[in-house]
Amino acid sequence: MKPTPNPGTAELRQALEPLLPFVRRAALYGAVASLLVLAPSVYMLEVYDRVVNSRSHLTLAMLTVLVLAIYAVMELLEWARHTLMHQAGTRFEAALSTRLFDAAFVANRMRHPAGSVQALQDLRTVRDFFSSPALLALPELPAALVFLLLIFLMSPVLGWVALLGAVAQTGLAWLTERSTQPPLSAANRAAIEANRYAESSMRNAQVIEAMGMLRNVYQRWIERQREMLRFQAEASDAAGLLQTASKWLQQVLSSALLGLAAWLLLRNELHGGAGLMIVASILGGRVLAPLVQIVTQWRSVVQVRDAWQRLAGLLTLVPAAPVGMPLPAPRGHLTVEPLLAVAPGTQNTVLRGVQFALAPGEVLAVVGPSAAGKTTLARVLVGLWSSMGGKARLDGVDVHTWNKAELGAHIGYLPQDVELFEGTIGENIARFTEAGRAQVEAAARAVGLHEFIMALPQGYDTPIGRDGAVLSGGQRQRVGLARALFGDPVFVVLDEPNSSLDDQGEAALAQAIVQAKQRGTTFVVMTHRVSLLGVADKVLVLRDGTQQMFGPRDDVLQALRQAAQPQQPQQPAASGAMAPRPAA
Ligand SMILES: Nc1ncnc2c1ncn2[C@@H]1O[C@H](COP(=O)(O)OP(=O)(O)OP(=O)(O)O)[C@@H](O)[C@H]1O
Repeated sequence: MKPTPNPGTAELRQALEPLLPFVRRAALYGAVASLLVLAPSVYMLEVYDRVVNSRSHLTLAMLTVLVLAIYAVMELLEWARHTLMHQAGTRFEAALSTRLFDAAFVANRMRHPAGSVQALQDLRTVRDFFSSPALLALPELPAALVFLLLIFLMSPVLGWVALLGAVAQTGLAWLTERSTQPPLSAANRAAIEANRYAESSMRNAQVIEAMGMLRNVYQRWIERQREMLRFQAEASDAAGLLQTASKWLQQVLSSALLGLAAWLLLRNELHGGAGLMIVASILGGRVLAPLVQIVTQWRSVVQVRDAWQRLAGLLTLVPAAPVGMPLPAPRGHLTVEPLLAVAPGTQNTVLRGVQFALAPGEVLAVVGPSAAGKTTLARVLVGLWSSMGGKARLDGVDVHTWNKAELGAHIGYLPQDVELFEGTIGENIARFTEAGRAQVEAAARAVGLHEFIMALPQGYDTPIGRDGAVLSGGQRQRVGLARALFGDPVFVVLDEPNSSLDDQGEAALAQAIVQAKQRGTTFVVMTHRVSLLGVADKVLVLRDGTQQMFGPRDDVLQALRQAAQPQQPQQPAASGAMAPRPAA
């Protein structure tokens, strides 16, 4: 019984199905083109036979025109099958690129190694394989069998020798697979690892430069690189030897068939004359040609197989989200059922039993010492992390499973580490939508950023480079805030939104929250600092991933003060958490 393919493999195969007509046509053209390679041999025989015997110029001219026409057809078929396979590859890429792009993002969020640009690279590897010489050689195999049959018809002795050569060549292909696949796969893995390390080091270039860590980082990278080179050398030594043997065998077979045919001719056992000797030799070479091609290109076969497996693994890890009915826009009613949040890819329970509800327009401040689970809660609330138990629901719908393309416009999120993207300030605030300038300005004004932007020579069209490189930390945070508030979302989660803000920035933020709250926006604000408590309706206290208190702001602050007082002599300034002072 055939084993059931994993869901990822099944999905990849499904994407191949519509391409089968292309592949079938290309295979047909390939098979016909490879049969037509007989044309020069037939031409040669005919010239020897008819032209030389008849001394007819007309026959020579006719045969020459015919063979030239066949050459033209052969080239056309070659071109057509190459184009068809190229189109198939491009369609395969187009069919999967969005799905894989999304899956790579999700895997990255899960901190899974498959969550990298490697997925897109792997997709390109599979795409290019469609029109690679290794795959294009496959349709030539049936023609090789026809050639073998023709050799048998000329003489069984020649046929057996050619068959022996084909078996030996297949053995070489098998040996190539056995001896080069393990080191080539290991080299691919090492290359991916080395690239990933180099990429992450480049992202931290400033730290590396400032603390003179470049030599050490280079050393680590070169170790991975050397490992890759070692495996590559191992594979290439084995492959080189086998490729040489393969080509040698092809030549030997051609000459052996010629010599053998001559010997048979001398014994009057080859009917058809001297011309057939040469034809047998040419056909012998053609029998082995596709196999030689496959052996020579084995490296690309291993590469595509590895890429295919990685893609299947990624698609299995991140199943396609079911396309549900579009949901009505949320109004901002948040309910959090007792959460049990586990860090992706680990058994580490980060949140236990956190449970609360907020009505539209309410502002919740989440406070607690470092590592209490505030950022984790923020991630669960915006649907980035799933929860093993309990759900965060917006208007009753699980945020994690809600289609983000649909929900995203109604949600604002400012992560702790603000990441901006390559583009202009305006584009970053507008979340790269085609929004009008008025909407972008409104968001910038809300966080007090408009004047600063207008003072820049290119205003909203100022390119901010990768990661917002031309902005200060506080400015970056404000752009991130404007992006979170852009489009008047109904639910906004801000993780330490004031960590880089000065007093003026904090005041602008507090005002922005009050204004949005009046429009009915629900806020959850993770904070270490007391300044934002003034705009909070409710406070949630987290510690070690559990909910210590939740309720109206003044009640919680009062309770915190009372809880802190008797312990003050033994435990001053508890673990870096905010001081439980009432806010303005
Ligand atoms: N991706 C992750 N994998 C494993 N554990 C994680 C991950 N992210 C966070 N944690 C763990 O979860 C716990 C809570 O972390 P979290 O970032 O939510 O705390 P926090 O309250 O936001 O802290 P801080 O105020 O310092 O930002 C920590 O013990 C941390 O080690």
